[in-house]
Amino acid sequence: MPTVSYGWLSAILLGTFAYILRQRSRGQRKQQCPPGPPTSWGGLKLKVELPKQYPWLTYAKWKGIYGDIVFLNIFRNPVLVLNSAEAAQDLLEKRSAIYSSRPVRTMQAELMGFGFLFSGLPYNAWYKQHRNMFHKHFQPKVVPEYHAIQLKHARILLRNLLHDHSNLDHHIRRTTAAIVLEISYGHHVADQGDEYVTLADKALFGVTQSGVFGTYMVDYVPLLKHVPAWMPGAEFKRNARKWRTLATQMLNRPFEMVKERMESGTAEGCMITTELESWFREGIDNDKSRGTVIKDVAATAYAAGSDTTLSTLATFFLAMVLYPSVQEKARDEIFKHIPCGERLPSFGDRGDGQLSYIDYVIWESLRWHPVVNISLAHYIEERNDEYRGYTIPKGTTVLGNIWAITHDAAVYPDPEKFDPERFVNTRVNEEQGINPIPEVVFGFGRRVCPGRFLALDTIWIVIASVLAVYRISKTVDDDGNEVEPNVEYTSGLFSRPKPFEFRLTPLSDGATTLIAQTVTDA
Ligand code: HEM
Repeated sequence: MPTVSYGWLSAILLGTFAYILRQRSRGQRKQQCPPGPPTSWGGLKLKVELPKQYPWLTYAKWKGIYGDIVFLNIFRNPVLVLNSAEAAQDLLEKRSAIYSSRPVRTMQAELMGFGFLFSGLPYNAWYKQHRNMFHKHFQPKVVPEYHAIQLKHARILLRNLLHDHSNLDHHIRRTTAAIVLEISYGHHVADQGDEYVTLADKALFGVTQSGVFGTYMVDYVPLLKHVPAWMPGAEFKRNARKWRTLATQMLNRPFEMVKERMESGTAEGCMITTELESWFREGIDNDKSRGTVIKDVAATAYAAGSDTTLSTLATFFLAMVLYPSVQEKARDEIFKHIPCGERLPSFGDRGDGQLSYIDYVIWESLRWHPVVNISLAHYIEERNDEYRGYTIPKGTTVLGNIWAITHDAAVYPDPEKFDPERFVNTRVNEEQGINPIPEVVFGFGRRVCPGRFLALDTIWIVIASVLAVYRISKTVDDDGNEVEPNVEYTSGLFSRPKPFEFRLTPLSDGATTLIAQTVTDA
C-alpha cells in the first residue's frame, strides 16, 4: 500500500514541478508585486502558508509588517489581502468591473458538490442569471412583503426562549432558518427536529469549514483532487465525500418537496412557486436551464441566509450580557415609544428613525464581531492591474479583511469596545472621518451581499422584540457572584460566539403575558 501512495504523490509533485518549470521557462517578466511574507523559489517549499485558524488576525498582524496590501504567492496562486477600507474601496468597489470574479474552489465546488452555490460562481452570464433572480426576490422594495413572516418567527422565538434559553444557537437557528425556508420554499418549520433545518445544518458545517480561502491545499494544487481517498493525509477527500451527499440532499430535497406540493395543489406561494409558474407560463423549452437556476438560487439563499443572521443575533446576546448599560439605553428607547408591557414591537415602530439607537446596536453587533471576517474570495480574471505602483497579476485571489477594516483604531476608536454610541453623532464623525456605518461587513462591489436587506430586517425585529420583554444578564454562582461569560468565537467562514452562559428574565408579569399571547398571535 505505501508504495502505491508514494507513487501517486511523486507523480503529482513531479507534475506540479514540471508545470512550474514550464511557466518559468516561458520567461515571464518579473513583476513588482506588493510586499508580503516570503515564499520560496517557485512557491514549492513554503515558508509561509495561509493561516487556517482565525486567518483575519494573522493578516491584520501582517499589516503592521508589510502594510495594508499584502501579497503572497502560494504554489503559483497569487493572493492579495486587503487590510484597509481604502484599499478595499479602491480595488473591490471602484474597480469592481475587474475584481468581481471568484477563484476556482476545487474543494468546495468540485469535491464537496457545492458548485450550485452561486456565491462561488465566476463573474459571467450564468452567474448574472442567478444574481438577477435572487435580487428580484430580496431587493429593498420587495423585502417588506416578508415582514409578516419575520414578525411571526421573532415572536415564536420569544416563546421558545421562555421555555428554555440554554441552547441559544438552536433557537436562533430555528428562527433564521424558518424565515428563509418559508420565503424560498413555503415550508413551515417544525418546532423540533425539522428535517430540512437538520439537513442544512449538517451540510453547512462543511461549507463553513471549507469557506475561508486557504483552508485546503487542494485549492492551491487542484491536481491533489486525484489523490485516492484511502491515502494517509487524504482526509479532505473522505470529508468531501461525506459532505457531497449532504450537499446534493440540501439542493434537491426541499425543491422536490415544493414540486410535489405543487402537483398535489398544497404548495404555498413562495419564491420557487412564483419562479416555476412564470417559467411554465413562458415556456420551458425557451429557457431549459431556468429550472437549475431556480433550484440553485433557493439553495444559496438558504445556505447564505441562515447562519449569517444567527451569528449576528448571538453576538447581540453576548454584547448585552457584557454591556448592561447599552441594553438599558436601547430598552429605554423602545419604552419611550411603546410603553412597557403594552404591546410587542412591530415593523411599524421602525419608521423615521424613531428607534435609531436599536439600529446603532445592530451595526455595532455587526462591527464588533463580524460574521464573515474575510470576505468571500474575489478574483481578478481578465488582466493584470496596477495599484500604488505595484502589479496585481491576472489570476490573483483577493481577500478583503473585514475584521481588520472594522477594527482599525484610526477609524473606529477603541475598536474592541462594544459601543453603539460611536455612531450617534454623525456630523462630528463625518468631520473627523471616523465611525462610518460599517456596511463593509456585507462585502464589496458587485458581489456585495444581496441578502442584507432581509438580514437587517430580521435582526431588527428580533432585537426589538427581545429587549421589549426580556432582561439579559450574567449568571450568578452559588455565592451570588456574577459569572463572566465565555467570549470566544468560532473560526471558519461564518464566525459566531461559542456557547456562553447568561440569564434571561422576563421584565415583568406584563411582559410574560405578552410572550404567552404570542402562542395565539403567531
Ligand atoms: C448578518 C447577516 C449577513 C452578513 C453579515 C452577510 C455577509 C456577506 C458577505 C461578507 C458576503 C460576501 C460579499 C463579497 O464577496 O464581497 C455575502 C455574500 C452573499 N450573501 Fe450575505 N450576509 C448576511 C446575510 C445574508 C442573507 C440573509 C442572505 C440571503 C437571504 C444572504 C445571501 C448572500 C448571497 C447570495 C451572497 C453571494 C453574493 C454573490 O456572490 O454575488 N446573506 N454575504
